[in-house]
Amino acid sequence: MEKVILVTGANSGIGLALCERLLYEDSQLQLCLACRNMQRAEAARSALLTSHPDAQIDLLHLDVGSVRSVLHAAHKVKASNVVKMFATAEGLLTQQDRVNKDGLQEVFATNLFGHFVLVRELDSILCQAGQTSRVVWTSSSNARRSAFSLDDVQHRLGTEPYASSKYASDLISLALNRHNNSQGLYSSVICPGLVMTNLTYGILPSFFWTLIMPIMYLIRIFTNTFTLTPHNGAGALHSLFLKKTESLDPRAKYHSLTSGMGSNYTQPRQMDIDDDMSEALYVKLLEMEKSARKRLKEEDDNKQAYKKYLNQTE
Ligand SMILES: NC(=O)C1=CN([C@@H]2O[C@H](COP(=O)(O)OP(=O)(O)OC[C@H]3O[C@@H](n4cnc5c(N)ncnc54)[C@H](OP(=O)(O)O)[C@@H]3O)[C@@H](O)[C@H]2O)C=CC1
Ligand SMILES: CC(C)CCC[C@@H](C)[C@H]1CC[C@H]2C3=C(CC[C@]12C)[C@@]1(C)CCC(=O)C[C@@H]1CC3
Repeated sequence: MEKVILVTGANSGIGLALCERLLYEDSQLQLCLACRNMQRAEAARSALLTSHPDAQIDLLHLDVGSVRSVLHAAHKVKASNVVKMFATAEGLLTQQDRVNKDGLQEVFATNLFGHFVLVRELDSILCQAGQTSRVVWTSSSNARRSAFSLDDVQHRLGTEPYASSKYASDLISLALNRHNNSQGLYSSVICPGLVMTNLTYGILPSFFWTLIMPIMYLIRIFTNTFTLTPHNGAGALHSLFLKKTESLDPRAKYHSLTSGMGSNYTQPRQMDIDDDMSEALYVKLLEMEKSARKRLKEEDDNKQAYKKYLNQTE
């Protein structure tokens, strides 16, 4: 059976670097770049095909921050592909969170909920007897228990939506393992380190980063988390795809690290998570998923009814 790897946020940064690394390893792999912006997705595909002309690269439109888009994308994947691996490499880092058109906090929806719904929607192809599949969440060193509350999983009330969403992804990975390992689906969490991408350029202007780049390379001699390049940042994602699923530790976060001289390695570190909290979050997300589906169905029914009414009155 062909291996299909679906990568979200694949048109830039760590997601694109993961695709490059995977193709360098095995140019026969079938990749599915799941992106919100199809123009950038097309540019990413062209860049990958330039270095790997024989690669099979499909594009899939996916705005992971929209439940409707997630369900639509999952429907397309189910119709055409057998996804065996799935990596999340998109993310929204902002302190000015807002409510999206699903009525959810945007950071929570983009960094966690959309992927949760996608995994659940694809479970018929991810969980198949006698086969293993995996999901890898791109988390962060910024994932902190103190930023997360079970009473406010979307972080409506706080000021650290990004840290909360990343901690929630650590918890949900543990829960997915508990619920799905017996059906062959394994979930892991990685941290890419500090990488220069559009996300970091969004924190401070790019000329500032250019100015301090020599300092960053100096700091790297003492701090192995300054991975700096997307290639290095994607190291942990890449190394997980090469590892046997059974050898993965569900309680570890796999960190991309870089030595002072720039060589890249991956190290597992235990996460500050517990089973009860991860189960409670899992249950809450299931409820939220149910109400999101119900709301979309009602919207569709109303549209249908309105169309019917228009047809009758014509
Ligand atoms: N860079 C760093 O130092 C660190 C990054 N991370 C994590 O790594 C991951 C990758 O980020 P990075 O590569 O740095 O950032 P980039 O900004 O380079 O990449 C983010 C990608 O996510 C996509 N994206 C954003 N929102 C959505 C959405 N709603 N639906 C679909 N795709 C979307 C972007 O696509 P588009 O072109 O449409 O905007 C883009 O391709 C994130 O989860 C981030 O939190 C974690 C720790 C540190
Ligand atoms: C030499 C100094 C002037 C350098 C200042 C660098 C800071 C702006 C960065 C130091 C640690 C960084 C960091 C992130 C952003 C940039 C720094 C604050 C992240 C928050 C980016 C997104 C993540 O997921 C985690 C990162 C942790 C470290």
